[in-house]
Amino acid sequence: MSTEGKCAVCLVEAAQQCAGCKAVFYCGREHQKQHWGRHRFECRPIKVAEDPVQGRYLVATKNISQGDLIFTDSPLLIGPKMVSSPICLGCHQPASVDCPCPGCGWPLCGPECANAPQHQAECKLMKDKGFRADIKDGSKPLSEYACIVPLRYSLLPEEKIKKVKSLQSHLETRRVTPLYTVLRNNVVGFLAMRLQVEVTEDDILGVCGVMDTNAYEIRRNGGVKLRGLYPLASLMNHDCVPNTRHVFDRDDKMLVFATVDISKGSPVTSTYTHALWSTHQRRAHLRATKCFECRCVRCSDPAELGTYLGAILCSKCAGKGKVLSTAPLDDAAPWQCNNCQAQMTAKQIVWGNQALQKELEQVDKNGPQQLEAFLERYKAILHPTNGHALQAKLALTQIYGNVPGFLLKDLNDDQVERKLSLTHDLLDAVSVLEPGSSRTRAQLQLELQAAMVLQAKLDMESERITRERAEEILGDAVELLKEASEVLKTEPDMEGKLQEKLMILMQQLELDETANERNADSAVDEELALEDMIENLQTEPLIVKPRKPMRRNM
Ligand SMILES: C[S@@+](CC[C@H](N)C(=O)[O-])C[C@H]1O[C@@H](n2cnc3c(N)ncnc32)[C@H](O)[C@@H]1O
Repeated sequence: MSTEGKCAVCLVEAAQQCAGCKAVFYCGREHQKQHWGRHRFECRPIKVAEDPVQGRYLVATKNISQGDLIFTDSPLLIGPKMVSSPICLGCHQPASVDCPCPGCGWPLCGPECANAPQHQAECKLMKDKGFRADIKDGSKPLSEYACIVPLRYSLLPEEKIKKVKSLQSHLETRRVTPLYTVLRNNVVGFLAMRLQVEVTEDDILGVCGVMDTNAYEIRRNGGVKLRGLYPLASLMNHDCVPNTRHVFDRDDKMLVFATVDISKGSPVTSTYTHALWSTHQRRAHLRATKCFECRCVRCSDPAELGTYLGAILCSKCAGKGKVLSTAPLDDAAPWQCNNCQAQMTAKQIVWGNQALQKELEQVDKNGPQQLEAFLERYKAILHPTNGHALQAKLALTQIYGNVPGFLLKDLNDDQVERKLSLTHDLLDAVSVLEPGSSRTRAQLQLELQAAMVLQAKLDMESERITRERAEEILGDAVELLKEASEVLKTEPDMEGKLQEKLMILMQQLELDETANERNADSAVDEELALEDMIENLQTEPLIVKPRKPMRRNM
């Protein structure tokens, strides 16, 4: 972060910074005092700090409470992923190859997007150079899109180019990889030779490196995935137990919220990897994609904070012990049973993990059968909270109650019980690994409340529980729904539906109570009120689509 700028009041060169956010400069105390009336509303509770190993990172300048909006950030650069299905360069919605831009030939969503402001400069440049994209097959992802973000970078004003260049790229490490050889041949060749853009090879590979190191994936309705570069959010370092979550609004502005209380002086972190991957998988992924060795508290602990996410059951002592790494930060260290001390080599573990991950990726996730078979097949090997088992369980919680043939109304007693136990297993681990108001936890709470309500309904119908007990369970379900709504209400795809549902439920709960007080004999009214609540708690279209919790893309 720069140590000099212009005074926010009189615009002369100034070196005195706001101590709170370090983002605003003053020529002296007088102007700082004068500006505070306005600045206090925008002064962020974070500043940029620096560490010899981790580089720059964001740190809290005051205590931040769970749920607080920490900062918002607008994209410096945004565009399609390197390999993308046809996407409209005007509005970033899905595009059709049958609707090429009249100027440059790239697919649009409709003719009006040919004039979209975002597309003007790039379209004119390609047209002026006589280039016309010729995309005929939109049925599969296209690598042609890899040139769009570097092209947009080359068209940025100087001040923004400087900002992009100030971000980390790991270019020297990336330069020798096969991907960057392809980029050198294709993207550099296209921009420098074909479009004659005045940028060097290092500029182009540099921006690719900056995107690969810092860009966030933005998922839009309709399956579109974009990459966005956010200058402040880029400075959030990684932790395998992050303390923030983020959402994007409809204008692609990023909003970063605290998922737990963050005390003054603590780093403000996000995750660049998958919470349900074990330490070896996460560290290998971070090394390959982000060029660093993670040494966070979770990675350093063989038991992964008591979740045993990497644990396998010992075959030498009939599953009595858990086999764990003897030194998780050393990939070559042996693994050892915590009961009989039998050892396995790191190679055996890595090979097993890779085979299991591959198998899990190939399992059909449209129904529960293959996932259940996977869990059954490996139940003597995988600890119940092993990451592979949890990934299969997560997929199952999304299937039971949500997919045709397994909608809530179709589930039998055993399937409801299964959904409940799977969700509890997941919530136990996720509450440690993505604690507080994380999106994954809120999604699981939503699944849990649906299963609780359904079970209460089935139990009441078959007289296994009393009405009073059913009411208690519904009350607990409403609490879960309230907690999940607080988190998910900020998700653009929820469009306030959860809040609406919650309001109706709260009204019903109150009505139900008043009805009880008014006329304890009126069993029919009471029955109806309870039925209505069950109905409302079970509305299916509210279910949030599962999102792969990958923070940054490649
Ligand atoms: C998005 S940038 C974060 C800002 C970066 N530290 C900087 O100075 O620009 C990601 C890079 O920061 C570094 N980094 C992030 N989290 C780290 C961590 N937990 N340990 C070590 N390095 C980390 C790595 O070099 C990584 O590729």
